[in-house]
Amino acid sequence: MSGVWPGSAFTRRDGELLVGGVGLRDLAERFGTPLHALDEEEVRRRCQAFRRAFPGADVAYAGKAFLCRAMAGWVAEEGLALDVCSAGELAVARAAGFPAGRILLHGNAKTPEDLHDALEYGVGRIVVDSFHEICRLATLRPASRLLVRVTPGVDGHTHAAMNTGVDGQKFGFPLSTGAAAEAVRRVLAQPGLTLGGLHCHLGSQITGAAAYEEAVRRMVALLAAVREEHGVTLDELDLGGGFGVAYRPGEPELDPETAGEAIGKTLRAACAEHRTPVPRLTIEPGRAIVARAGVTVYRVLGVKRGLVAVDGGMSDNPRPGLYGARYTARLVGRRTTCAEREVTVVGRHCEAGDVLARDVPLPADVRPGDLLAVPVTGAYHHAMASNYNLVRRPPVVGVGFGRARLLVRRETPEDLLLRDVG
Ligand SMILES: Cc1ncc(COP(=O)(O)O)c(C=O)c1O
Ligand SMILES: N[C@@H](CCCC[NH3+])C(=O)O
Repeated sequence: MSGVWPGSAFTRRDGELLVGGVGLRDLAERFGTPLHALDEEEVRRRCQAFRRAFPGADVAYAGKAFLCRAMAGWVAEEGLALDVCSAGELAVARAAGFPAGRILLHGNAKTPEDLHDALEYGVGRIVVDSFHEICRLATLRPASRLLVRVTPGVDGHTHAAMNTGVDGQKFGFPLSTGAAAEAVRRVLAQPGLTLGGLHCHLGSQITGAAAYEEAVRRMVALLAAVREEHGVTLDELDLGGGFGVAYRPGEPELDPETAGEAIGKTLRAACAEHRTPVPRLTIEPGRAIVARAGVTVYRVLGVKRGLVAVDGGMSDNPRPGLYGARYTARLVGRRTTCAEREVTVVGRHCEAGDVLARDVPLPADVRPGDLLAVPVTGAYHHAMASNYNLVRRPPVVGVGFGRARLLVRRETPEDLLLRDVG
């Protein structure tokens, strides 16, 4: 199996693709299509890989990639912390009994509800993102440790919509203007606030370690400057998430081992250079934990002019439209000896841009009723799904150890009407 499918994926002689020991055709019959299958063992393996690659670090799963109670439970059992960025994500974490002290709250524009719920639950850390927020927190006097989110001015060389380490975008206090140092000053000046450390997040889908190394050098210089100016040694450096994954065979990705080694080495060298103690690292991988654990199964509804139309689309995967993301797809559930030809897999929505996978080789006899599987759909798919065209969001089915378990059920027409109260 190529590197884009879960490690457990296995094709049977009859063409059936098993994930987590469960056949995707069986899943489609049981739960309908489209559906997201989520391989529990793959999630756990990735959690373990990050913990191994970053020894001594706090690995916080970024729940924005995908969150439901079961996922929160797996992550907690694997010893990870959890990054949430809304009262909604926090509510799911709470419902799963995720330990409050291991939760970090993020957000450039936290609502009063976000802050209220986070303080009520007693989250361990809050990442502050603006001077106004520092003032607001000073009146709330949270027991949580604060991390100041710094914009280090480092280019993650990723899509502009997710390149958050550079100046001129909405997140963080820029290092270059002195705003980051000023934020540290203001937090330290408030007797009701506890500054725990510094945070930065370079962006998402970053495929090289160099940007992280540069960020480490800049962040350590700031830690040293804080020590010099205030006599305060901050003991936590949070480098955020962003570790990129391959969506199609052969694409580059940043594996945890490479990232861990490069970051650890640079951190030790930078701290030695600045004669400052090595802080505890925190990282916040989202995509790299859950992306490859997800496979989406669609049913083919029509074939014409090299286009294969399926029963999902931009409502379950907005990423091609938002970022020009490219995917692969394969026929599952039956065997064919037919030669392949390149087709484009399109969705069912009322837009010409509703394309799921461009120029993918599929057997020439693909026909209505067939099942297609699209890999690497565990992150930012269900999490970003919409009800466009009042299409109902697909279920998430947990697979693993030869069993399937419904984690999030498919929406019903009643669900759609529940909020229609006028
Ligand atoms: C603050 C923060 N941490 C972590 C993440 C997770 O990023 P990724 O899923 O790319 O690892 C994000 C999203 O980009 C983020 O904004
Ligand atoms: N949602 C995005 C990336 C942003 C990550 C969250 N800060 C994606 O699908 O790739």
